[in-house]
Amino acid sequence: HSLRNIDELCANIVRSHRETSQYRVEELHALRWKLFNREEIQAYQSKSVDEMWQHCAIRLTEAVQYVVEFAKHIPGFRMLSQNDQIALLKTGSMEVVLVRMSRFFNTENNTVFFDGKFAGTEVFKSLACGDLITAVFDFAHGMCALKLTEQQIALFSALVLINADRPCLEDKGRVQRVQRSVEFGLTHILHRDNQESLMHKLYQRVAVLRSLCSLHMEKLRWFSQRYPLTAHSLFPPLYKELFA
Ligand SMILES: CCS(=O)(=O)c1ccc(CC(=O)Nc2nc(-c3ccccc3)c(C(=O)c3ccccc3CC(C)C)s2)cc1
Repeated sequence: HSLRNIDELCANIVRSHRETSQYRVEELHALRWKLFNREEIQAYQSKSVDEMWQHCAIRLTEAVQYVVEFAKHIPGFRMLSQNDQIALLKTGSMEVVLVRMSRFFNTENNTVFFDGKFAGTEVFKSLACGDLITAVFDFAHGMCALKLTEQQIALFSALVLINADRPCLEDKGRVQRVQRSVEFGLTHILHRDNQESLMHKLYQRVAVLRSLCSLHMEKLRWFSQRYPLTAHSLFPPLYKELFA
């Protein structure tokens, strides 16, 4: 890998991250004290479990669509087989959404951006999965503590997505080559920022992401059994395709 290639790779991934990030950091930073008032919180809490799940699934699917766009512009991703691209997105897209959402987490009032304002955990009460919500908030806290730059988040997101250890890959070797080039990119960026120590902290975050996403899948299975009609006919097709 000549240095020029690595610089080009990083520039491509950072540009793709910026162009597919759905909201810009400064845009949401300006909103970070826009909180839901008592009536609005009451309205969310009086939604039924299936109504709130459907509401969130639609929002989450919107965020996932931007991650699909991001993936398509990662050098080498499009050279993978269709099946391998789907396999990587099936397991990685939620992880990238969580990494992205953590950027807008307000650690001062423990709120996350949701539906145009910032929401505390109480807004999600009617989802009836408090442990998942707590885990998402804890993960976001952990990510904020690392104070990653947008460039570091872009490369980290690409690395989360391009993972050769994902199950049922047709051409593991090919995915490994793309993964290695992205790893080079992230190491290069961290070296340039004089923050090599972040690398092992990022790999620890990946482990937390894995458990968080399996908790999400577990809750989704619980929800689909309890509300089969909503899960099968009212959830966005992409959500079902990727998570069900
Ligand atoms: C991701 C790109 S972005 O520009 O950063 C961005 C873009 C858009 C938004 C707005 C947004 O959709 N926020 C959502 N927040 C939560 C949420 C919910 C519970 C706690 C914490 C955050 C959503 C979820 O549906 C969610 C997310 C993670 C795990 C579980 C769930 C709920 C399950 C039942 C589907 S959607 C925020 C940020």
